[in-house]
Amino acid sequence: MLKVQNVYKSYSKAGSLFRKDQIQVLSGISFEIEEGECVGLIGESGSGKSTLSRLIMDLEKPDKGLITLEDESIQVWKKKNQGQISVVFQDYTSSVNPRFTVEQVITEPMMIRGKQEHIKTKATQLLDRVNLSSQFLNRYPHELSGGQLQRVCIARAISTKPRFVILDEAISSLDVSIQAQILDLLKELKTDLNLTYLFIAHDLQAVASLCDKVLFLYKGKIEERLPITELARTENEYAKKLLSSVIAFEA
Ligand SMILES: Nc1ncnc2c1ncn2[C@@H]1O[C@H](COP(=O)(O)OP(=O)(O)OP(=O)(O)O)[C@@H](O)[C@H]1O
Repeated sequence: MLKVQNVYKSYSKAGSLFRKDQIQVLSGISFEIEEGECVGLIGESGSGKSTLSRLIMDLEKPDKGLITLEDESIQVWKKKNQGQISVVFQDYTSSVNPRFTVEQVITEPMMIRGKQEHIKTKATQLLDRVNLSSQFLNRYPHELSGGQLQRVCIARAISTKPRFVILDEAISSLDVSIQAQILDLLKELKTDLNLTYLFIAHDLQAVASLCDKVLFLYKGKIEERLPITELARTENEYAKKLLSSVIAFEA
């Protein structure tokens, strides 16, 4: 479904106009995600995970390389398949308008697309999908817990009936017990709505519980790719560190 082919991206260092002062963030990234798959992307802080998600969302352009969905450029695909790609970010607080009610937050993408009929019913159904009652419709973001607000963000992300969803550290800011609940919700939605996920994280356990495959991003390259069942044989140093901390924690 998604093909990322030989993608490069660099940024200028703050305040510099010189080419030599560029930071090379992605250096020839290639991978594919099949329809219905969940692929985990793991990498240390600053390794370029969010940059890659912005390129896939077409919020920024790669310097070189190609990103396609169903063999069409991401721009063309997005035009033809409006609303069918969406993203859930880590920072649920700043990703919603604090002056909007929950109903407004959830229905904003539908309103933008001019789908205004039965909007309250649709909002109630979406809340129900993420296991929140209709009592939340008139509440404001600051009246919700982190887990509740992230559920609202997930409801908004699925409001346009997407087929491909990027989860960009979507559970990273939540308490561990809440993370498990949100992971269960994401699994349920993936099955019920036939979703394809790119799950960006630095929590190997979460990736192992949700994903079919994992990619390790290191110094701008995909250093290793493994089916989740073969995670234990990773050669990636960062992954080994993460694995040993999980094993130490469980022992
Ligand atoms: N707009 C920008 N201008 C300049 N540098 C940028 C820009 N966006 C990202 N960078 C730099 O690119 C590198 C990768 O950033 P990115 O946010 O993609 O990493 P990340 O792997 O998502 O990190 P984290 O896990 O901490 O969110 C960092 O060094 C960052 O400072």
